[in-house]
Amino acid sequence: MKLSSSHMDNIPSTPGKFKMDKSPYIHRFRHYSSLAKLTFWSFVFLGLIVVFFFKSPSTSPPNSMPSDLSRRSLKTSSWGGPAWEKRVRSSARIRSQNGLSVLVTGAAGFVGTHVSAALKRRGDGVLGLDNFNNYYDPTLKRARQALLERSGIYIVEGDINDIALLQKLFEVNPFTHVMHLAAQAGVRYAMENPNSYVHSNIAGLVNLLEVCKNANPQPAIVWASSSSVYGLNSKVPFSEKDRTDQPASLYAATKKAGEEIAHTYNHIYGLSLTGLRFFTVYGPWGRPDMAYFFFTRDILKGKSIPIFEASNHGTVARDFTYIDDIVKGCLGALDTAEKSTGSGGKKKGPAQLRVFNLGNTSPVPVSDLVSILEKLLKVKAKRMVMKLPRNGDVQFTHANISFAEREFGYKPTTDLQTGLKKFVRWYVSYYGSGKKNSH
Ligand SMILES: O=C(O)[C@H]1O[C@H](OP(=O)(O)OP(=O)(O)OC[C@H]2O[C@@H](n3ccc(=O)[nH]c3=O)[C@H](O)[C@@H]2O)[C@H](O)[C@@H](O)[C@H]1O
Repeated sequence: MKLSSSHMDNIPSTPGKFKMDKSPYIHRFRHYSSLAKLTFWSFVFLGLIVVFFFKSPSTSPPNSMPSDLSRRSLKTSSWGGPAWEKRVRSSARIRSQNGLSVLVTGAAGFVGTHVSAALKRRGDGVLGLDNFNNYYDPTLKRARQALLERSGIYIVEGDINDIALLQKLFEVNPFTHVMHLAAQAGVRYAMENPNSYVHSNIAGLVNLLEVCKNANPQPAIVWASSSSVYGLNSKVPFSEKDRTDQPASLYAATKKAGEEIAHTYNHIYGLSLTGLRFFTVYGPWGRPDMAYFFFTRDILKGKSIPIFEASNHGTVARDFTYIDDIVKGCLGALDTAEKSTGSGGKKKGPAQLRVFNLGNTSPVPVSDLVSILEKLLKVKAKRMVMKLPRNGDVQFTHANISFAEREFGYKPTTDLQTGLKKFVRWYVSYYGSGKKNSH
């Protein structure tokens, strides 16, 4: 609200009819009274904005774009200054020979936390970036942040749509790689809040690539695509060569759009880009919006769980992939990423452009997932079998991983039983096994 009084003075009281001032005194009086009115109404307006935003709940997912976006921008914390820059540099500093300096976006997310910790363990420099939004319980994100902080990883609180912040980060530290994991995840939530997918997965990606293309040196970028891009493809197992032009959800469509956007930035600017199609990743510190996670919570609480089945009692199955296998895939992709070829925003030669499936190659029906959880939790689930709703879910996923295996030796080693055991152990230690967990 920056309306200057001189601006106000130039507006005739009756639009289109400029009135002569009657006297200098009256003029000054009018000036002060309109200034006072303006100040008063500005305060009222600002007050209303403050009341509106601070009264909205902070733990449930945002329902509409305007409040979601404004909440995000209100939350943007301050950054900059010598102490902040020192912290950024120290976190991103490489501590091993031939190590990488990686900017990890979505570092307080599930995959982001595990990848950041693994990179740090082997001596790479890691700087995290996360907007800590409230799509799911932000206290879980804060707990992951605390975990990373203990190993010397700083997570800058900010949004990938904040171009000034991203530019500053590249000014302060010449990242060799970006591991881009920040996204609006979840297949079904896209029907509730479609714009959040466009905001993070399309606008945010373009913003990040704009900054990367101008950075000198340009980093190599590895980013999270999704198994959901296969959509209605029925040829199994899914190979990277299969068609991906029939997405079944807006989430899938935004990830597919990301793959096309990656092609453009590779083609025009010489950015090295690798997309990873993750297949239903699960494990400790996971996402509470995912089925395995809230099934565990609700089984322990004695609440019934909806289990989807396809028409004619058809099985719904997923190629559930354990987080440690995904981390190995991410590191393999980073280690084999070639340098970007552009500089000063201009391409100097052809650059690497890749897409890999990272799955488990062994689909499991959702009903079997529930049986495993029942055994591990020693509680019988209240199953509520229902028809797969028309909300973007596909019936079946199954990864062919031979390309990732050939390029960087990707080989998943954790079956669902073993992985869920580790998840349940973490879950119980984090939330307890009581029936009154609230998250
Ligand atoms: O691979 C991906 O790219 C995506 O994986 C994940 O999506 P999905 O595979 O759909 O996982 P998830 O929701 O856990 O549902 C698992 C199964 O439970 C079934 N399901 C689900 C809910 C329910 O109430 N009942 C049910 O049977 C459901 O029909 C499904 O068969 C990520 O969330 C997504 O962000 C993206 O990364």
